[in-house]
Amino acid sequence: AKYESNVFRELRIFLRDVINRLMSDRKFCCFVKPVNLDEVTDYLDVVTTPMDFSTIADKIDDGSYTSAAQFVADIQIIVNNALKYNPVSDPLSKAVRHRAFMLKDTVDSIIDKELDSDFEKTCEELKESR
Ligand SMILES: COC(=O)N1C[C@@H]2C[C@@H]3O[C@]2(Cc2nccnc23)C1
Repeated sequence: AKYESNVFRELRIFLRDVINRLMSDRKFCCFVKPVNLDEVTDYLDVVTTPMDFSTIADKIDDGSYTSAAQFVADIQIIVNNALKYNPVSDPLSKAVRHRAFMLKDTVDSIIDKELDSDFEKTCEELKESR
């Protein structure tokens, strides 16, 4: 009821702050929008679930996330997609892979430092009661 909506509102505010910081970090520019399927014509042959920061931002606003763990899972999809599509070989791929590893560690660090574990536990418990 009122309590639940306050908790999930708090979660949305936290997640918007995190995704906004990621979107404004130039090193993560390749993750901001969906990979352009007109330009990268074989992308969906390799990647089954495209994901990007703008899609995550929409999901925050839609109320799709009832825990930070679900948000982190979508970040992990971005990371896994980048590692899968961009083989180690060529320099451009190497750069995308490096940024994917940076994204993973950056988000894990933010969550560890800034997300209260009791708050996340409350979100998980409320999610079950939905
Ligand atoms: C998260 O970003 C990526 O996985 N990629 C892979 C694509 C291949 C290469 O770089 C990307 C975008 C792109 N667009 C046009 C032509 N070639 C490219 C970024």
